[in-house]
Amino acid sequence: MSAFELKNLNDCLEKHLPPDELKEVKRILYGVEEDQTLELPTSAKDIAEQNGFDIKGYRFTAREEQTRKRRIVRVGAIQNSIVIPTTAPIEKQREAIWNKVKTMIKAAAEAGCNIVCTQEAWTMPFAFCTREKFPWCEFAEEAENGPTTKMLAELAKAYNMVIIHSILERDMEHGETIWNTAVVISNSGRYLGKHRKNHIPRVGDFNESTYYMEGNTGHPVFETEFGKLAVNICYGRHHPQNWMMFGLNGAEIVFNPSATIGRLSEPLWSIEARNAAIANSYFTVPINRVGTEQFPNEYTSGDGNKAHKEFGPFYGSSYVAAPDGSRTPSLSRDKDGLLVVELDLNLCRQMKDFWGFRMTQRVPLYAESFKKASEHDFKPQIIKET
Ligand SMILES: NC(=O)NCCC(=O)O
Repeated sequence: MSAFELKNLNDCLEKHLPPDELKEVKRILYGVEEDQTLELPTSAKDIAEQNGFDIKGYRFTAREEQTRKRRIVRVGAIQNSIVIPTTAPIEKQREAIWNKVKTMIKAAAEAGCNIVCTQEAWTMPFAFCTREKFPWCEFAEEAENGPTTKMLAELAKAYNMVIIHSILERDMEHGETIWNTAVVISNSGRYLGKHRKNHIPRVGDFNESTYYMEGNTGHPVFETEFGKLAVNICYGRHHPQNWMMFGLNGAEIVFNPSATIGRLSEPLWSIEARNAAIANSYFTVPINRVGTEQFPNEYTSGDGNKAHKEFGPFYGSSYVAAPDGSRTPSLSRDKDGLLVVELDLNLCRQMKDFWGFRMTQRVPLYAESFKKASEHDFKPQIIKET
């Protein structure tokens, strides 16, 4: 472990690089020619300062069209640590996180956000590493009628904001089983629907398969006043076909609420959601929690590491990527933060027209290939010297 731990790459670049070099580095790193800073209202910045979280604003532009008005929306991504020890009563832990995130949602409203998304399983510690069922399964709640959706629905209506939040879902219609689920609340305050995590990890301390199965909701796209939205939950970001299906269903912004740690996935983090934005001509919003979480009992994960009680550090670094391949700087690796990004949804179709990736995607070819590859007697298409 290096002695120096970088907190925020963009801050480091801005601190050490002369202006001309910084502009060129940002052009190559973020794919932007001009400064993409979005000035935010003082009221939003004051809330952030008073409550000790970062707030950063950026904007993407698109060309002016003759036959379509711009479709400008503001997106808020929230990354945060848990608040009180994991040994506290469940409802106290959840309430403490609620209070922190409600303040961040208020700042997002002050900053003019039309849509806000949380990180994965935002109401609880990421306790799936422990493989303990109790008390952690008690964090599960109904998607539509649970206390968190009800609480957020009031905020969604008050702020005229679509809120997407990722929780542990208790499925009352199917034997009270548990799912990893993203819930979408309309800006009218009504429950719009949910999406269950399609791909469940079996890597490192991510022992989530102990708690829930692969999702059964397909690839829903939620048509809202602020665009067609979808949610690719964490580990699904490693599966290009998962991103692709949201695109085939017409998504314009795909949120990626996540929880992941540095030494496992950080080299991949800046690549996967950005590539998905390019390949599918839509915006992506990868969001990761921050902090290191301590659990009451030692645990192991069969990966050779010694028994330990902590999980983390989760490296935050939330950002937004655009269909033209550009992206925003990341939020910090260790601090609570609200990322506010203004974007023009028209850029999605402009990139489909420019690059033609949707036109040249050849879905029938891959539908046939996938069908063959999924047969029990599949023979890989290998040609070798005889
Ligand atoms: N929450 C989750 O799926 N994490 C898996 C690890 C990773 O994909 O980075």
